[in-house]
Amino acid sequence: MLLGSALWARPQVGSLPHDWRQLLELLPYLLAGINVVVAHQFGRVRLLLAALGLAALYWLVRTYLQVSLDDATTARIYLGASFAVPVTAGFLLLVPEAGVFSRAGSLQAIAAAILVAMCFALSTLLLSRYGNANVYISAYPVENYVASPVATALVLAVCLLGLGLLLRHARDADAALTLAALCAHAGLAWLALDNVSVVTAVAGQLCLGWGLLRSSHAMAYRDELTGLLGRRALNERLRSLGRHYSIAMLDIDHFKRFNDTHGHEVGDDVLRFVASRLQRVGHGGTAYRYGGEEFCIVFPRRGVEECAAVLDDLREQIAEYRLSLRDRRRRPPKPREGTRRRGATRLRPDQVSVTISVGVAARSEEYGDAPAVLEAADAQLYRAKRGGRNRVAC
Ligand SMILES: Nc1nc2c(ncn2[C@@H]2O[C@H](COP(=O)(O)OP(=O)(O)OP(=O)(O)O)[C@@H](O)[C@H]2O)c(=O)[nH]1
Repeated sequence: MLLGSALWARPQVGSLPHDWRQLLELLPYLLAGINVVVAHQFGRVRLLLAALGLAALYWLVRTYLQVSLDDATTARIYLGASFAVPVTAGFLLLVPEAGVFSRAGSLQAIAAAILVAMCFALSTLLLSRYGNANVYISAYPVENYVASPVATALVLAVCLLGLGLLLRHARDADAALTLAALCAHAGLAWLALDNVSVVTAVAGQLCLGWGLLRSSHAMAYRDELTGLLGRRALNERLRSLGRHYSIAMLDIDHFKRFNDTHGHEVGDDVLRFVASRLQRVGHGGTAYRYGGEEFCIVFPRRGVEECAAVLDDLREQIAEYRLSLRDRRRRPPKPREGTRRRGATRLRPDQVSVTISVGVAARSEEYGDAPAVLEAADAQLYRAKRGGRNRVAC
């Protein structure tokens, strides 16, 4: 939407008063400055580098690329920049997030700078070998589109990579990086159009700013391990519930023993697995990680009986699910040893399973506010544990 709005608004920029236009031309630098400060604050080195890179590209376009691409130096800079955008975006999508002043963060910045230098060296090489004619091709079906086929293919590859990462991890920073790369490419590809560089630079910086806001929101409200909303989000939700609702408290049974037997990493996998099931609970329920191996689900406008039935299905699904151990080294060397550790179950040696206990309570005359309902659900959870675990109490 941002890129579309930017391209739609582009023709109107020319009719703005002179002072406004001048202000608009400075806006990408201002937004880049804000993004850099915020990215630094939240330790988001990938978005920080992207904001700096977009600002540098905007400066490059305005300083060197406002003349005909037939000129050899202009063509070299244009081709280098159009390679550098997808190459650095792809690199930033692939590397893990690191602190701004950390060793990994510094290495990422150096690697990104080397990649940019390589893109410009490659453009010089290609131009000296094949000449200017191959820098841009005007025979595209899209009007005024002048990016080279290689740059276009690279940007499409980055879009596919970004989409794949989004589907897999649903990280806002990946979406922001992909969209910012698309904005930067659009600015270069439609270079001949008036004011395209300023509107695409603003759109790109806004995409990065949006990504920063979303990821800082996730930092504050989401649990990193499971991706569920965390305690802070739950507390806010409890303050805004109506008059009719139920709350469930859930806990993985004997999780300490599970961790001790299979290790913390497998324990983390189990937490992620349980969380993914809770997230799909339906019936209007929202799942939260309460802390450790405890979860909470809030069901607005639902009574205890309905929630208990839903949660009993969920409990059964979790108990029946077999998690495969990915790391062969964690598997017991002898099947008999595996059976001893797991107890007499129908599990294969490379499989594990867990159960959960659940307590549910609803708002009532006895439990008049959310903290009281939560406490009542916790008491029911304790009852479920004492009753033998792997059950729902209400
Ligand atoms: N792997 C992993 N373990 C965690 C995490 N948070 C808490 N734990 C572990 O969860 C275990 C909780 O143990 P307990 O509170 O004794 O409960 P339990 O063993 O599940 O026993 P019951 O609740 O009575 O069935 C502890 O061993 C914690 O180390 C986490 O993020 N990852």
